[in-house]
Parts: sequence; C-alpha cells; structure tokens
Amino acid sequence: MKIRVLGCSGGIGGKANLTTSLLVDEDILIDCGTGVGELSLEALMAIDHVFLTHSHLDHLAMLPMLIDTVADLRSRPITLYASEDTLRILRAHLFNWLIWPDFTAIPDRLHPLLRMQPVKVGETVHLGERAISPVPALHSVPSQGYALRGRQGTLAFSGDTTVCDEQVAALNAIEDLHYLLIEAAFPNAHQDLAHAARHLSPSMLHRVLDRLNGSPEIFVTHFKPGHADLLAREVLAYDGRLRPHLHLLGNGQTFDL
Ligand SMILES: Nc1ncnc2c1ncn2[C@@H]1O[C@@H]2COP(=O)(O)O[C@H]2[C@H]1O
Repeated sequence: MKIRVLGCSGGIGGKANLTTSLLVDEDILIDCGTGVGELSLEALMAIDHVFLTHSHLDHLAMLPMLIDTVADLRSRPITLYASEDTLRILRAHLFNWLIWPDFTAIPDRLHPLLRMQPVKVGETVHLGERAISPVPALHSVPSQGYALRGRQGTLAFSGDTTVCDEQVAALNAIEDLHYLLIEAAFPNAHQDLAHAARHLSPSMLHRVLDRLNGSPEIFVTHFKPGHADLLAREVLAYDGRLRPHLHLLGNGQTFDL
C-alpha cells in the first residue's frame, strides 16, 4: 500500500496550502480537500473509494466536482464511506439538489454514480490487501480518523480532533502502528480557539504524544496557513520520549506499507 499526501494544510493560499487529502494507491482517497484538484483527469477517473473523516469543507471541497467530472467517464459508482452522522449531514446540506445534485439518484437510484456506505468505529472495510478502520475522534462536528493497514504495517490518521481519550486508546491498541498523522491547527496562544473549534494546539498535541505507548513515526498536519511557521516551531519544541520520531507532514510525502 502506497499513501501519498495530496494536501495537509488547514486552509488555502497557493500550492503550499492545499487542504486535506491522502491518495492510497490509485483508487482510494482519505478525505477530499483541495489537494485533490492537483490530480490529472486520468488519476481522478481511477478513484473508486472515498473515505471522509467529517463534513467540513476543507476535507470534502473537491468531492462534488470529482464526482461530476468523472461521471460520464466511468462505468461504476464511486463509494463514499463515512459515519452515518456525516452521511446524513451530506445528504441534507450538500447533495440536496441546491448546493449540488444528489448523485446517489443519478441517473437513477438503482444505478447511481455515487454510493454511500456508513462505516463506524469497530468495523473494517477490506479493499484487496488494504484494510481501513475508523478510529474515534472528537471535533466540532461528528468526526472519525482512520487506520490504514497494509501488508507491512499500519498508518493512522487522526482526522480533525481535540484531545480524545478514545482515540489515544485506539492508537495504543494498534500493534503494528508505523506512522501516525496527527493534527495541530492553532498555536498555543490561540488555545481558546483550539478548544472552541475542537482542535489540538502544539501543547495539547504534546500531551497526547506523551500518552502513546509505541514508537510510531509522528507526522503533524493541518496547520492554519497564517500560523504555519509558529506552529512548526511550537510543535518541534517537543522534548518528550517520541521527540526523535516527530516530523512535519508535507505535500507529496509518501508512505509505503
Ligand atoms: N467557534 C468555532 N467553532 C468551530 N470552528 C471555528 C470557530 N471559530 C472559528 N472556527 C473556524 O472554522 C473552521 C472550520 O474548519 P476547521 O475545524 O478546520 O477550523 C475551524 C476554525 O478555523
């Protein structure tokens, strides 16, 4: 399993700030932020599965246009996986014929261009040799991260989350956790906003890292663009046990598992 970062910023602003999406091999997206707009038409046509962490735009902005762009170029539907709560939000507020057509009913409900499949913590979606399982998260809207297991180990993605005891427990239960992609959105001086928007600040992130049992390589994602330099300094000031394993996530970065 090969994972490529298409976008990992918490906002927009030039090629350096593309919002969240991970491409798994050629056919799976984890979130569908603006980074997906960098893929060629041929690469877009190869996407069969999209897993969403939650319903915020920075994680799904490209999904409606992806579906429309490839609609008449593909012979099978795209399957959209997310929690039941997130799918309900998308049906009510996005694929509602007002913001975007309901592609689960086009051309008709028996042969749709988009299928929605709920997936919750405790379940696993097997796609060939890849196994994808939701992990708990705690955000301002229903949210879940994902653990992606390949032949050689597991990469976990926190999704958007504030400190979440259930997520820490889930991460500690993954025996072959090689990589953890985890967020930090607001600098320490904006702790109130981090709490209100249910994100992590670097100091909150450090406390989470201190509670991890294993020694995965940690990659920090989702910096708000206006604070990226300060966030990098604050994140890298960590002096706990996992310090040698701590990195910043970048666009184009790849992971092999
Ligand atoms: N009170 C708030 N609750 C949630 N989001 C907020 C709030 N105030 C500002 N925001 C911003 O709205 C953004 C929605 O996407 P994010 O969760 O990435 O980050 C959030 C914040 O940047």
